Amino acid sequence: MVSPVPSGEVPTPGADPVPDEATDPPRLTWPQVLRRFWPLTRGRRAAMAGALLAFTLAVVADAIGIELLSTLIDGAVEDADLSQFWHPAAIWAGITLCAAALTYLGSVLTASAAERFSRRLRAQTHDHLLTVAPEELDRRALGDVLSRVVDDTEDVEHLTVTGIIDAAGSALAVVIFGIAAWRQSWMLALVVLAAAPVIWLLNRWLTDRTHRFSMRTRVAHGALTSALEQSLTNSALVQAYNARPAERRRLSLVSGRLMTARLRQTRLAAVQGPLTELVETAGLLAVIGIGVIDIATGDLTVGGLLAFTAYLTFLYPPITALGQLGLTASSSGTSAARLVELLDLTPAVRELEPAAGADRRVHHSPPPNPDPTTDPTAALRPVPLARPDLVIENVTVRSPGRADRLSDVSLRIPAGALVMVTGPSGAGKSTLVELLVRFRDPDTGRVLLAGRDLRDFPLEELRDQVTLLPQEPFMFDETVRENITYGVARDPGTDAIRIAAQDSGAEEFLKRLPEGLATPVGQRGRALSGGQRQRLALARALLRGGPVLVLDEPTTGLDPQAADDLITTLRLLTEQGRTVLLVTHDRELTRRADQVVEIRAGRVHRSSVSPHSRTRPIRVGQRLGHSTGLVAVPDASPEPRTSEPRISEPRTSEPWTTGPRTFGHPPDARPSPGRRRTEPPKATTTRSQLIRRERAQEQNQAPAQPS
Ligand SMILES: Nc1ncnc2c1ncn2[C@@H]1O[C@H](COP(=O)(O)OP(=O)(O)OP(=O)(O)O)[C@@H](O)[C@H]1O
Repeated sequence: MVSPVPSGEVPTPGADPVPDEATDPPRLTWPQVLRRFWPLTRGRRAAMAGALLAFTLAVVADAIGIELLSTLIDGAVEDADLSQFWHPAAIWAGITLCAAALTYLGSVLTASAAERFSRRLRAQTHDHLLTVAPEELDRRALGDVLSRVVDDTEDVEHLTVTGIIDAAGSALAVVIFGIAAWRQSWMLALVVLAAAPVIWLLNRWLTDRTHRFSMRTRVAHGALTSALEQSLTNSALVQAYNARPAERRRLSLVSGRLMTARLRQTRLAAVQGPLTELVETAGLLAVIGIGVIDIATGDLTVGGLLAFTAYLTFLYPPITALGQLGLTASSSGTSAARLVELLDLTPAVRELEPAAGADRRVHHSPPPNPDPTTDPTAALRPVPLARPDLVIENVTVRSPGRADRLSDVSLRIPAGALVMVTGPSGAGKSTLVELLVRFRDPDTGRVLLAGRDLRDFPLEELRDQVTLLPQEPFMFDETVRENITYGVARDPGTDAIRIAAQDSGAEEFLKRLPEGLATPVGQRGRALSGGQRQRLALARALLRGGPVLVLDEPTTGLDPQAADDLITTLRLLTEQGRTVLLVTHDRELTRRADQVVEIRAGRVHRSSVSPHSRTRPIRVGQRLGHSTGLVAVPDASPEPRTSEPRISEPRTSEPWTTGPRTFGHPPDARPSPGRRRTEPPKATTTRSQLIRRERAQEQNQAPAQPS
């Protein structure tokens, strides 16, 4: 739904910028919040108990101090005797010091427990969101999601950690000061305590009214963040299409709603203070009035009355705090509901629970074990896929209320093949790609990698085996190096980065960057051109490696020569036994594929195997990659002597240092413990060999045999 826009104005996209509050989930009660979030206090409960104990002891110390006030007034002051002053005064000072120290300790322990809780909750929420299907997150306003993760987590903390300590501490304070006041004069204590329910009820009444506004505030806050995020991230479009006035209006609208909700909330809070004060003052005046009568009858001393009024000033704040807990519970209950909604989003795919004691790592014809005595990294290497062939069997992907995104698609992609998928926009190519990395599972049918259903792979293992180059070249606001090496488990070293940059066509522009690899790429890589971003993303995918590469329109933004070079690189990867699936709209490129699959309206329209396809059954052990067991398909003949550098040689030394050429992880890279990576073997074919062979094939001749 697009907001109605007066004619002649540029419409702003998206739904009503301030979602209807009715769409927000119903508020959770405090017990519901505790049931859900209390487990996150694990490891912090001792600190919470310590804080409560410290606050309680501080209250006891304060009560003793007030007793001493009474002693001082009735002794030293009434008798005008300084000798009666020093002793109680010294004790009072000492006790006050202890109370201050205990209050400090309690505050520090509370803050420590609260901050750790918030951090844990934020981490859990963030982690969970990263298991949700990307398209599910895309459906939500990012600003609203951010507001939930940042602000609502704080509110939940207020209820789960600070709220518990405050509630228990205030209740104990009321009991302790109440008993102390009772000991002074039970009649006065009754007068004081009579005001307590009035204060409590007053706050309860205000709670319900405040809840409505706290909910609106939350919703409006999320909408404001979303509006800001959308207009700023699309700033180029906003400026180019003269949409600033429309964006200004949109922001003004959401800002206005936030302002209104906040003002109403503040007005209620502002009423609460004076009303409570009024009740407190009435109680105080009653105490003084009755106290004067008691003093006249000799039932109470002046010191006793003073002590009593002091108790009063200590007693009402915790009573007020108890009343206000309702307000906290109200607004935090709304936040908790918003957070729970995110936490309850179902992950895109579910991992099967491994059977007890089962080893779910991939075991497909494991390669000869590297000798750990001669190869120190052997123990850290993954068990790789020996034959990364893909089989898609009768796969259907449904889309509620719309036509199936894929219908009964079946394909077989042999290991070591370069398969290109083409088809018109919206045909289902990217959906097919999503299945291969399990961004979603098919509704019917299955996908097999190396003969095994993808659902049987641990997700992390699967995504180590299948590297995806998404259609959009995602960039982090970091340096070029950090972007290229993102997702690579260990520092690949400059040589490997250089080679990946060469193969993706990024080297030339990287050389020209003022700070080389240390150049920041800006928000979403905006400091680079679209083509440069695409090349960088490609370099990242090549560097990450893995037995299967899935590239969704990798040649977008590449010039024809760069696109051609990329295919040459991909062919070299298939020479190593990798399986490459490439989605493209470029018909020219498909001439170099082993197999071309055309998808139309979610169905395989045509699938043709190139007559020159070199994909052939691969015998395991025919030529295993030395380190990982990845199958490399060798040339039938010995390598030619050629003037072009072998693919294992560096091409340049600037701005990179020299080093051997490998794909994936270079031999000099140090593995980081605890992470498995697939390490591909070295390439065995030169570019010129490959190009010569392809040309020969195109001319329908036998490949030129190197001399
Ligand atoms: N998140 C989504 N929710 C619902 N339907 C979707 C979603 N994403 C894509 N679709 C629909 O699924 C169908 C296939 O989309 P897909 O992105 O796979 O097409 P494609 O062939 O990759 O297109 P293009 O070449 O334009 O990238 C389309 O009809 C599209 O509208």
